[in-house]
Amino acid sequence: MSENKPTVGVIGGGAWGTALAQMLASDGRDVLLWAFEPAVVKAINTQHSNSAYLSGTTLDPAIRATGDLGALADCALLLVVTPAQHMRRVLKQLPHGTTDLVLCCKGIEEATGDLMVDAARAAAPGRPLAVLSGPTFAHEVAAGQPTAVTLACEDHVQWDRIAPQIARPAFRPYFTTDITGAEIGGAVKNVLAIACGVVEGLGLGQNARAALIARGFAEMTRFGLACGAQAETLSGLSGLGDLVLTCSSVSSRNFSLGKALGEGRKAADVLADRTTVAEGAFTAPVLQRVARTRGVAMPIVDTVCALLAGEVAAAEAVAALLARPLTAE
Ligand SMILES: NC(=O)C1=CN([C@@H]2O[C@H](COP(=O)(O)OP(=O)(O)OC[C@H]3O[C@@H](n4cnc5c(N)ncnc54)[C@H](O)[C@@H]3O)[C@@H](O)[C@H]2O)C=CC1
Ligand SMILES: O=C(CO)COP(=O)(O)O
Repeated sequence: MSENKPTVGVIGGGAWGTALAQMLASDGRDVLLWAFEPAVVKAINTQHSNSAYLSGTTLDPAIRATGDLGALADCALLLVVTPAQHMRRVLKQLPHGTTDLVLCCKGIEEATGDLMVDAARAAAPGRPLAVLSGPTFAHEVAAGQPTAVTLACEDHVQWDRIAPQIARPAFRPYFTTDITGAEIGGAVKNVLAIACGVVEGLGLGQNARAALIARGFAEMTRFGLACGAQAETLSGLSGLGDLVLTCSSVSSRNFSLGKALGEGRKAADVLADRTTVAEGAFTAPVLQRVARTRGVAMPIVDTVCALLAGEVAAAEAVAALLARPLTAE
């Protein structure tokens, strides 16, 4: 056990929670990771691996796993890394406390339309909340490759508490107080990554993908500003940065879902074959709902919703987008 550095807790043993645990343990500190599946807990504690969600990485022995959320009570900081749709229920089971929660999941809650920060505030009242988001493929972070993120905090006091525990030579957080902006970038880019995957699956080329990224960013910005986000955050790491990453690589589960749709598969079939989460599939319908309520036009998001619901074939969906009336940029 490390003598000087307080133990950090990670809630969620998927690819991202496991990669964050590995990154956190890289400075010799103890990390306690809560995982949903007992088999994942066992594999981490006995084999130092999580082949179910992050294969190919030998985990630092300073990472211990538990299936008991109560065991995290003494951790100095808690990173919340469940899928967005499970977060509220998991946090409700966390013992009461005043330790900071750093929300690392990317999505909007389907049932309520809440951002993660609003769901977390209701589920774990009294805990200070921060958001960590940015262009961060889990396998690269686990391998110690250089990564920069937005760490959105309530204020400088919270940043001074959290940033030193999270920053590492190859993991660099940037400060903002725009928690809403950090959340919206991460949630919306997942839906747009599905659209870019469709373009890839249909073989429509690089011009089309660049157009989708730019027009998608315009949708993200319109929606974000309507929700009170700051433009600087949306054009930063957690917005444009993550949008570019996930719209450019089949390493993205959202992009690869879209690619399969472009190749003619049905969303339900693709998702049924997976144990990993493609958050955009859950966020798309609720994002569409909230955008309509706020009067924000999001034609690419509307198209992704229609595709996910099986209402339209990929080629027709693209044709309909291209046939929209000409307008100012
Ligand atoms: N994988 C990545 O590169 C990154 C993921 N994220 C975000 O992190 C969040 C978690 O994603 P991943 O770690 O990639 O997950 P994953 O796709 O690797 O694994 C699925 C996770 O869902 C959990 N799960 C399944 N059923 C559950 C239930 N009923 N209750 C609680 N947990 C349950 C599993 O235990 C597992 O941790 C998502 O919001 C994702 O957008 C953010 C940045 C990078
Ligand atoms: O959020 C991510 C990278 O920043 C991971 O993207 P996917 O969930 O699409 O794999």
